Amino acid sequence: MIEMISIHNLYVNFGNRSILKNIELNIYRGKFYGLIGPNGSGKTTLLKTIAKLLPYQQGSIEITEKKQKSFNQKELAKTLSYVPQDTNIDFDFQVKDIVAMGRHAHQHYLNRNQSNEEIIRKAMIETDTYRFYEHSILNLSGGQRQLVFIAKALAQDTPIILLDEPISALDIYYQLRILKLLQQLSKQGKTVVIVLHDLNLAARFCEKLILLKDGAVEVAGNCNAVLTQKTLKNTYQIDASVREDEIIDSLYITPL
Ligand SMILES: Nc1ncnc2c1ncn2[C@@H]1O[C@H](COP(=O)(O)OP(=O)(O)OP(=O)(O)O)[C@@H](O)[C@H]1O
Repeated sequence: MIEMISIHNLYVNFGNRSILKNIELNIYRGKFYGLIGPNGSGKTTLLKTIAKLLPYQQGSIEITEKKQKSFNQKELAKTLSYVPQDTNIDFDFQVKDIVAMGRHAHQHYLNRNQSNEEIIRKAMIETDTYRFYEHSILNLSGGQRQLVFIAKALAQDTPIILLDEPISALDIYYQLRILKLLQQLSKQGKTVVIVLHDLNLAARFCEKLILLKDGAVEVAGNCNAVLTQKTLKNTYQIDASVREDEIIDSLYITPL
């Protein structure tokens, strides 16, 4: 198994408060990881720290077995893409230009060549955003904007894709479509880490789960090791029934 992200003894502080504490994680190639945990448990902070959008005070992060701190912006943009939780944007960009920004690190002297255009088109078709090609991003709905930012990440064509609640504004059709697409990409060798609040979708699509509580990893591993009555009680403070759903061949959680 190839290690794509390796995190050791990681601490992230805001002021004198530790937001992430002693994180130890190994993330492997071609797997689909769900990052779950209650509000404020540190999911966004962890994803942003991996993506070098936040500094860390202690520990180490290696990406593709190289020190994360040694990556320059362009190298990092060729290695990982990041879909932010907040896709609000104040500038009047056309949708095609937002998606094309995903190709920035791959381009020489900003020439747009044939294969770039083809990759952009493919990412837009896969996310059903090609119909908005020349629309202003300002005129799209929240869910449509999320699809555009997913398209941008796909166009970036990186071995690692990090997504922070990318389906929170999507209807059920697009939630399933995007999760199936990401699952398929992971089967083709991409490493995907997605923050999700919907535990049933996480159980159904992710191969591995990482459950955070108070800035630390409570448990990580296969879905049936992570999603137990006990861990749900410990982290989310809910009583729940956890059972196999034979129709979707997955764990199914019903909060009680
Ligand atoms: N810029 C900041 N300055 C100080 N504290 C912050 C900052 N950003 C986040 N925090 C704190 O860090 C903790 C973790 O926040 P984070 O956004 O990583 O959680 P999360 O698990 O993604 O939450 P949610 O599910 O609500 O999106 C929270 O307690 C939050 O208040």
